[in-house]
Amino acid sequence: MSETFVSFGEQGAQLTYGSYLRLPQLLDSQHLESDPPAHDELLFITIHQVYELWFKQLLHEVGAARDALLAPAGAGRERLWWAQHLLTRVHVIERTLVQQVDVLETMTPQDFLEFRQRLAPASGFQSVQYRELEFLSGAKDPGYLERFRGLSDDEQQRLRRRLEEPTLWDAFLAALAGAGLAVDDDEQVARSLHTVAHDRDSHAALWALAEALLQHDELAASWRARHVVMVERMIGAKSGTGGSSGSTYLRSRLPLQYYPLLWELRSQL
Ligand code: HEM
Ligand SMILES: N[C@@H](CC(=O)c1ccccc1NC=O)C(=O)O
Repeated sequence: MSETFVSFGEQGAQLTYGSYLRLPQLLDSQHLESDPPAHDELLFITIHQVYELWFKQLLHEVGAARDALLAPAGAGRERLWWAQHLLTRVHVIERTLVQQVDVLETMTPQDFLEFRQRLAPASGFQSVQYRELEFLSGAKDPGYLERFRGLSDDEQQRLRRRLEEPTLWDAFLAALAGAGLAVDDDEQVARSLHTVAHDRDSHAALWALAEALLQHDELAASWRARHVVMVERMIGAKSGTGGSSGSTYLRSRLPLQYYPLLWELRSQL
């Protein structure tokens, strides 16, 4: 190779690809429980770690969209645009999360059973970031704090803070109020949504945001539906390592709606 590599600025001497991305730590974080090692356990760990990285990114984006909508009026239009822009990114990531189930489904139930018994009582039920995302989106449920076992103090604190802070829905209501629309109770919100839906020229940004919230809700529902079908494919009607009834519990979560008023609006149009 005749190409020469020149350093770009001062950092060039210090930073490398591997040190910037903390690859030594990242690539040394896959520790199998099975012994002798089950071939598919590396895939199982990798998939979950990738999910948690994306959950982190989603919390970053949804939190920023919420903050933009809560920002004081005056920054106005640009703030709505930024929130909308971030939610569009959230949707793309969420579609990726649904599609990633395909990769894990290349594992057969027999191969999963080679290491499954080693996992109990661990379970996706204990994913703090997943629950943070539900709470931040609008589906706060303090019951989960009690049902979680083995959370660290830091994890408990994170969830408690999420229960206290405004949700993406609260921020959307603030944006409606900022446009002079009434949001004091559900009935007023429903009427305000109706107004927005029937005058999209005057409320273009708010209508686009309402649709972006609905899309976020729908994609979360897609993930739950995809997950439970994968679970039935892997373990049938067995109970879960986390102590739940398994697919029966997961099916009970399918009707969850982050934004029921946006769904009800459809019946009123
Ligand atoms: C072989 C693949 C998988 C199986 C068999 C499986 C099974 C289950 C079961 C049975 C539950 C209910 C709780 C319990 O354990 O009792 C559960 C919950 C959960 N799983 Fe999985 N899972 C799989 C893969 C994944 C993946 C890749 C993720 C991604 C992070 C994930 C995230 C979750 C979450 C967030 C919950 C809690 C859902 C809720 O409470 O609404 N699971 N899983
Ligand atoms: N709950 C699953 C095991 C499982 O999938 C799991 C185990 C540990 C950490 C994350 C998991 N993923 C989703 O629940 C089961 O009952 O087979």
